[in-house]
Amino acid sequence: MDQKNVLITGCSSGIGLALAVRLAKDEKKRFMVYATMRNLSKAEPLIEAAGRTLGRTLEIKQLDVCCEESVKACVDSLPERRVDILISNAGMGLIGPIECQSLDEMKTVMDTNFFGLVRLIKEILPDMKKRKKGHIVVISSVMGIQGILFNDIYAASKFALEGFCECLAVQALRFKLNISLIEPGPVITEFERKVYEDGLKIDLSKADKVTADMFKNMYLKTFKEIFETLGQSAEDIAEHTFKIITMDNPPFRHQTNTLYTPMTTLKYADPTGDLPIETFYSMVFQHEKVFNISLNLLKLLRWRSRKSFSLEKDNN
Ligand SMILES: NC(=O)C1=CN([C@@H]2O[C@H](COP(=O)(O)OP(=O)(O)OC[C@H]3O[C@@H](n4cnc5c(N)ncnc54)[C@H](OP(=O)(O)O)[C@@H]3O)[C@@H](O)[C@H]2O)C=CC1
Ligand SMILES: CC1=C(/C=C/C(C)=C/C=C/C(C)=C/C=O)C(C)(C)CCC1
Repeated sequence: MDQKNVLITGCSSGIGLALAVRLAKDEKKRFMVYATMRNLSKAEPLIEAAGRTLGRTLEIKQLDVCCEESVKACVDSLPERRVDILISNAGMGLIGPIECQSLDEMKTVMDTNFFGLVRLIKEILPDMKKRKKGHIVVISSVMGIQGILFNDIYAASKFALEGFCECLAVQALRFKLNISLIEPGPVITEFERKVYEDGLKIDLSKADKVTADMFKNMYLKTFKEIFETLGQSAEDIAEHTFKIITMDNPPFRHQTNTLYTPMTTLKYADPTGDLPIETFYSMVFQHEKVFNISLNLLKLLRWRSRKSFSLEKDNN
């Protein structure tokens, strides 16, 4: 059986790193993984996690999704420029009131999260079309479906990805190519730490008192709780993605977190769009206590299921 060339972006940490290792360690050695990152001096954690797969089923390469030349040079360096599976994972978050963000900051998010994918696809799609073979997998987010307070620009960048892929998917079908959007909810990675720490440092003096208070005392406080209660691990997302790329007929969209689905289902349940907005509003501002009780209950349930899982493991 032919090995598939997989190109993954953003492998210095988090989901990209976990996925590169998961695929490189595939028992059946079905994948040759090209794990890329913009800054090769950050390769140590990947080298360590890759272990004996390094130089066998995993190679590390430089690729900055914000630089067209870097994308081209990386693809040119692959045997026959062949990418069977592209996993567009590199991305960054941004939270806070838009009054406190510069346009430059916002453009960097769009350039990384959205134009990063566009640069990759422009380089790889023509070859995939010629071969009539290939799978493009995009790490999107639940925020590609449903916006969340104070994530305005980040959600816009993920919505952009989703619109772009929805258009391409029809054309792709004509060439027998697959496109899949992976939509995780909160995942405990560097992303969470960076976004939270940057959030704490925001100069809120440009926002009015109500907005500043909402961000600092409601959003930032709940943010940590949300990750503790709903957060998945990078390895969980890698496993979901592994399943999608090994399917005969992979779906166009895949949400990884069943605890989060009630929030995204609201979007599809009401064509006027009012239902999710009103639900978010009442959760945050009218039923704060019920919301906090629900979060604590979820935390307890997660703690209990983890405890019984580790007891099971101890007994085996
Ligand atoms: N964590 C979460 O809650 C969720 C994350 N996601 C998405 O998952 C993806 C991975 O994020 P996650 O693993 O969580 O976070 P991490 O911060 O751990 O990983 C992000 C990766 O993207 C890389 N990156 C950023 N900019 C560029 C660039 N210009 N070129 C190449 N690589 C770049 C980072 O490299 P460097 O180390 O150099 O900065 C890093 O390797 C993102 O697209 C994110 O939007 C989706 C849903 C939830
Ligand atoms: C659910 C929920 C909230 C926050 C959700 C968060 C913080 C989700 C983060 C998702 C991420 C990080 C996705 C990455 O792509 C609020 C607004 C606090 C209150 C209302 C309910």
